[in-house]
Amino acid sequence: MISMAKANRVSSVVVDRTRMLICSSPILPRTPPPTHLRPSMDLVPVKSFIPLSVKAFSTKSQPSSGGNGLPERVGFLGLGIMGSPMALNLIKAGHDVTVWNRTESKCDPLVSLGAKYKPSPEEVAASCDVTFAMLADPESAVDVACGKNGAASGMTAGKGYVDVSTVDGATSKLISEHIRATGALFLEAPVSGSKKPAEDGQLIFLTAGDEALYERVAPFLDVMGKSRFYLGDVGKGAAMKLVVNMIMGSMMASFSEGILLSEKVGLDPSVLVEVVSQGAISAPMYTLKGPAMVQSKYPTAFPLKHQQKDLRLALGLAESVSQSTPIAAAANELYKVAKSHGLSDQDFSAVIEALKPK
Ligand SMILES: NC(=O)C1=CN([C@@H]2O[C@H](COP(=O)(O)OP(=O)(O)OC[C@H]3O[C@@H](n4cnc5c(N)ncnc54)[C@H](OP(=O)(O)O)[C@@H]3O)[C@@H](O)[C@H]2O)C=CC1
Ligand SMILES: O=CCCC(=O)O
Repeated sequence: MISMAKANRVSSVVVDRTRMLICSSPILPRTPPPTHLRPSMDLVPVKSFIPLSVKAFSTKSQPSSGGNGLPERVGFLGLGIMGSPMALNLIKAGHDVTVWNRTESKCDPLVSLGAKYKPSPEEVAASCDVTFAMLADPESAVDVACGKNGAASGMTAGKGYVDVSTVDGATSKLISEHIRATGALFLEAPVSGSKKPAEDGQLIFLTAGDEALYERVAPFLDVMGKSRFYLGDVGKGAAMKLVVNMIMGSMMASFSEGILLSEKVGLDPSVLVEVVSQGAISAPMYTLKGPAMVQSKYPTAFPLKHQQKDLRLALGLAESVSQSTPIAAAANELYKVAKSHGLSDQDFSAVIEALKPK
């Protein structure tokens, strides 16, 4: 149901597996696993492994049924800044969507537009063919997928789970293990792009995991996004997303320093924003957020707490392969200071406040 104009714009990149094998080195954590992955967590145990044959599932690129000749029923878990517009775009495209959110009231606008509601992730997964999840962080992603009444409890062979949250590879692998143990397929698909691209169906999906599920959910990804990358085994999508957001967090910290320095030496910071936007270091992020930052305004598109989470996870990824990342480490400290100033729920551009004298 994607428009032809949109269909022509959507691009898909499948990274060649052979090349991935040659270029990639395994990511082996050398630090203790984060607390949400330690055994004390109240997870539903992984069921005994059921070997899967991907041939049991459709590998067509534009499938329209869940294997029973009926249209795929789509579940959506997590209706925050990103999840709400993503689910809304699926509804607008005419898909059969069932939603759940921890704070139930956030489901109401979507239900009024035709979505169904179920009171737990388990019931959403049980009633849908494919379930998407857009959760805040690794802890919530694990809890919603693998905890009590979690999605894994409602999964069976033939279904699929697509986690579009930004998490680390270890978390994604844990969720994948729980989902695949039910016989269902798993795809991680974190997104690049913020609130506006989510509203406009212009996200970039960074996917990895079961390729058959990637092919099967492609029509849904194309409703919500403008391009999609298939990167290989579970963990590769998470890694790509963390590297991108590590760069973004450092860029924003550096931009903040520049704005404040320009002001202090008597320049007009608005002119700096304009100069930057015309030159080699121009970026949509600077053009979009710079004018508001100059006015000390930070309307939330990407919450600062999530940017700090991503820097923390990216630093863990770098640590796991002994890659030096001093700029990102310094930026992370700045976001931590901003959080301590109560700016967690502001846009991440509020990191500039951490550099102002208090
Ligand atoms: N905002 C952005 O620009 C982008 C964000 N992302 C990533 O997408 C994910 C979601 O981001 P965003 O929508 O901005 O975040 P929000 O903070 O707006 O939404 C977070 C969602 O997670 C739910 N949640 C949080 N904790 C729990 C929990 N313990 N159990 C169950 N549900 C929980 C929230 O439920 P409730 O409503 O009840 O609080 C809400 O639905 C994050 O991983 C983020 O890093 C990726 C790209 C862009
Ligand atoms: O994870 C958040 C990404 C925000 C963006 O890509 O603009």
